[in-house]
Amino acid sequence: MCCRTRGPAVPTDPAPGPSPGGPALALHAVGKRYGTTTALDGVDLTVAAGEIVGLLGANGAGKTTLMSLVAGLLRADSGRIEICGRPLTGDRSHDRRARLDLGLAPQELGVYPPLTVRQNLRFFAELAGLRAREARRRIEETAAPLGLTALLDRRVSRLSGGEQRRVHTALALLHRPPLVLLDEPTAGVDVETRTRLIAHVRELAATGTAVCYSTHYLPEVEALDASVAVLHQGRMVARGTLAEVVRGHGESAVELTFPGPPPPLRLPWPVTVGAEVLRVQVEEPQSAVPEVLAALGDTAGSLVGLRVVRPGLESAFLRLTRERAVDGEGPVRPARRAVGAALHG
Ligand SMILES: Nc1ncnc2c1ncn2[C@@H]1O[C@H](COP(=O)(O)OP(=O)(O)OP(=O)(O)O)[C@@H](O)[C@H]1O
Repeated sequence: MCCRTRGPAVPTDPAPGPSPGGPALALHAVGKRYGTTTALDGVDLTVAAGEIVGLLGANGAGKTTLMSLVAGLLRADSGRIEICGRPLTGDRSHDRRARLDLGLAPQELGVYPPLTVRQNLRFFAELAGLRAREARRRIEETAAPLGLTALLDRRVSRLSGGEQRRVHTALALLHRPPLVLLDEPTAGVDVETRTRLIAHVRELAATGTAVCYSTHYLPEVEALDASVAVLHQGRMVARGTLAEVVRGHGESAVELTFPGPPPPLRLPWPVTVGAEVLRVQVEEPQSAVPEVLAALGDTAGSLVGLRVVRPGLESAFLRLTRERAVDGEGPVRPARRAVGAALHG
């Protein structure tokens, strides 16, 4: 089911209208440049009703740009964006209906500090076209799961940073849009707020809301039971369920940390060398540890850390982003300085 008709009463634009069963959000070959910087390059992404997509990417990967394009804050240079089957055209009045189907909580807080929490929520309810009685009900309903009920009559300027972020998120959810975009909603919040927010996002998805959730905290993807979309340098480099992405891109390794440049090592496995970290890519890392330590010889004394890395989202994410960072435009190849028994250093 896509796009329940539960948004505010607005003039309807029936053509082409929401497509039953279609995705809540669809991006087709979307491109965006800022001057000479390519922020997004041929990005495809669909988010189904009831699905949470964890949008991952390093700083500058293009996550905020993607959300800004969907929210109509920026215009794509190429490609097509559809919200509940309605394509964005760039025409304000045409796109108004599509935008009412989404709620955006951007990275930057968008709350009015001199107003109370209730006044902030009421103001946004009016913008969304909710009538007074409906707005009162929605304010109570939205405040409760985010732990804002006791704070409704407090000025936002007197709230903590985490509380303000909860208010900011509530503004995006107030009109119960079928598509919600949350850009790093847990940045800088405490554990309780994070847990509460994640639980609420899961509840929203369980009732059919499509959620695009960008984060740098990879464990949140699991906590959300989200599928995964990885952006790297403006390109979508992986998309699938968590299990699919880990299966396709996760790797196991033995990771050694030194106080400075790692010493040369002779090993039968591929080795990646960083400033202080040496990574041995091996399928059975646990059983490879003795051989790795033996290969260190006298230099073992300088070792400050050893970690067995199992295939998981973190290793998949690092592999996806690291490989392309080194290899640039070409096909995916591991960023290895030493392969097989080659000596490095
Ligand atoms: N207004 C702008 N003018 C010029 N370049 C920009 C602008 N906004 C973003 N960029 C560039 O576009 C690219 C994508 O930026 P974007 O903010 O979308 O990344 P992000 O994945 O959201 O990063 P972060 O995790 O740091 O929030 C980056 O190279 C960034 O420097």
